[in-house]
Amino acid sequence: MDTLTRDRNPLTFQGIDPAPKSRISIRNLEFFYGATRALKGIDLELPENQVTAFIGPSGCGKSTLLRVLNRMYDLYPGQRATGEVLLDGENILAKGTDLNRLRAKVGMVFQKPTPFPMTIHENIAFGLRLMGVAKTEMEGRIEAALRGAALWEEVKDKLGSSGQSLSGGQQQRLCIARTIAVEPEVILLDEPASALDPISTGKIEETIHQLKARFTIAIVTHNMQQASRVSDRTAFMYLGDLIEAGETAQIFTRPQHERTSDYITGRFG
Ligand SMILES: Nc1ncnc2c1ncn2[C@@H]1O[C@H](COP(=O)(O)OP(=O)(O)OP(=O)(O)O)[C@@H](O)[C@H]1O
Repeated sequence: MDTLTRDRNPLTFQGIDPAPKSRISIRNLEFFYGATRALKGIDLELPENQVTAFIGPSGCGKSTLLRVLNRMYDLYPGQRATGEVLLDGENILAKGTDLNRLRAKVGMVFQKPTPFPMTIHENIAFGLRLMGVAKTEMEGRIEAALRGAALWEEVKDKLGSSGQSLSGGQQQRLCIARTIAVEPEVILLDEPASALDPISTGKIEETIHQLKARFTIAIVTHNMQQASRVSDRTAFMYLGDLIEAGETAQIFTRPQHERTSDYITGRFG
């Protein structure tokens, strides 16, 4: 925001920070696996430089919602989405969306670490080369990505080793490094720590905390403590409906709906 616009904003003038800008706006989103409707009229804003957690019982549609945000579902016949998902004002569900460009803007990290069967160095250089990053910039970009994922100190002396020789937690941070190396706008994390021990989980959570200064993040998690630790906003889903979304502290301490309260207090799910 330029100074002029900022100064004219009445909230800023009163010393109150205006609501953060939405990076992604989801409007009346429906999703179908064949004839089965898995998402029902979802409306949700993902503010930029914030972490939004998707929570809810198994099968409620968390991963489906995440997979819509970079159109991962397009790889599977019979799956389709209707409604609007606006990224920088552009509806990514529209026919003719350049999927390579979309997935460069919206990176994804999966539950199971998936390093390429290549060296640590190559795992990151691969995407940078595809993007046309100049050779002279390559080493700096690789180091920055590994530092961003809090992995540099552990691997700087063995960049030529296989990515698959790392521990599970290190492999997951390598996947995060690979994702941030290409400078997306949004990062999608699908239960990124569910297969990891508590120390590795702590490192991933710390990494997420650092990354939100540069990226907008959406995370699916089954772990309520994790959602409350890492996220700014939480969206609670149930049977394909978005029941409520709001500031994480509010959702966890003063949920509006009984079902949300029952879920976060462990009465079901
Ligand atoms: N490939 C598929 N084909 C048909 N139905 C599917 C498919 N994948 C998911 N579903 C259905 O869509 C609904 C939402 O599934 P989804 O995986 O998004 O839920 P989730 O909240 O992420 O669950 P979990 O926490 O168990 O991972 C479920 O009813 C599920 O059975």
